Amino acid sequence: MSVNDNLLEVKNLTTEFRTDNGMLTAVDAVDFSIGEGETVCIVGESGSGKTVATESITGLVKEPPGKVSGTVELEGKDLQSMNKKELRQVRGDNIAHIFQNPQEAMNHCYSIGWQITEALQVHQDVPDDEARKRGIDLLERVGLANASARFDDYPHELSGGQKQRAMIAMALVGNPDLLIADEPTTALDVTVQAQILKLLNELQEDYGMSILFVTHDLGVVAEIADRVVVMYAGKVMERGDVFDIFEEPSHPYTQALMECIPDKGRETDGIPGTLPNPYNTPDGCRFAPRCDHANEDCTIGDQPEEIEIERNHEVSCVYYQSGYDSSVVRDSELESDSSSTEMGATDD
Ligand SMILES: Nc1ncnc2c1ncn2[C@@H]1O[C@H](COP(=O)(O)OP(=O)(O)OP(=O)(O)O)[C@@H](O)[C@H]1O
Ligand code: NI
Repeated sequence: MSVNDNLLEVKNLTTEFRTDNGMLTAVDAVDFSIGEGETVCIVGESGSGKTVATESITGLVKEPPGKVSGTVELEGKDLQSMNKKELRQVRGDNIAHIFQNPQEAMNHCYSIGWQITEALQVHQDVPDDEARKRGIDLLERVGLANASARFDDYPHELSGGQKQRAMIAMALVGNPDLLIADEPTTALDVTVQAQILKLLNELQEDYGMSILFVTHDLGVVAEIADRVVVMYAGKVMERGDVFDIFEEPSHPYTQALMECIPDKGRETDGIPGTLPNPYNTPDGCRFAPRCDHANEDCTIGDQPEEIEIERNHEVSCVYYQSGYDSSVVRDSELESDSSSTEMGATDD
């Protein structure tokens, strides 16, 4: 595969923060790529570094206290070497963000219509009446009922789902090549969440854009992803095509996340244990302290190198290195099912 197949190529992305408590590495040598028209999901528990990773891509991390290194190439152009003005241009023309909380991302003092036309007129020299017409078209396109009547509404007059739709409209104004959506549906109820995911899928078909979607919910990943990057404590644990990830989750962390998908017919309290202290991450695999399969080799050295276990499917786990028996973790889904049932029984 040549580099040109990818719209975005992220290599060795590392983001550190200098804080009062010392240095914290939120994103640690992360690699991934996004093809044209493709949806890539970053999934992982809260605090894994998903937001920092996406914000590092477009220069949204404040430096200092942050420090971003590595390379991020958009159609072969290195974003890391761009100055603030050039990056702002990229954020306007090529990459758009939608955030988890539209409340924060929207300006409360202006009507949604004003904000959309403003964004439109930054990109293109269009007269006011034409901008208004296009703004209303966009709001209709994102499924805001009564778009022309709602155009002059202020953000507080809209429901959460309506605001999220208006945010998506604003993001689409510049016809971006890449839409970065950071947990855009987490604050919404399930029905509205499903509608927004469906809308993103449709918009992607119409506009041909790529999407980088952040979520902690593998259920959402199943709805929207072509490819998946599983992050834990700043590191990539596993990545691959969505089909392979769901058919054969190969890192114990991915398997544990699978167990947390609510509609598997069993209630779940999430993965037992907590993320490591980000100021003092463990040696070896970051997940080892919570992993049922961890042996001594899992707790020494660096995070294991990612190993390609099949085409485009990589796993960072000691058990896939030569000399180990990967079947211990590969075939563990059934085992862990029965052991967790047993644990549940003892807990009662
Ligand atoms: N400005 C900052 N200064 C210091 N540490 C930060 C800063 N921003 C994020 N972090 C830390 O970086 C780590 C990763 O945070 P991040 O917000 O990327 O997690 P996340 O995976 O997006 O979680 P969530 O699902 O809760 O949104 C956390 O330990 C967080 O406390
Ligand atoms: Ni986040």
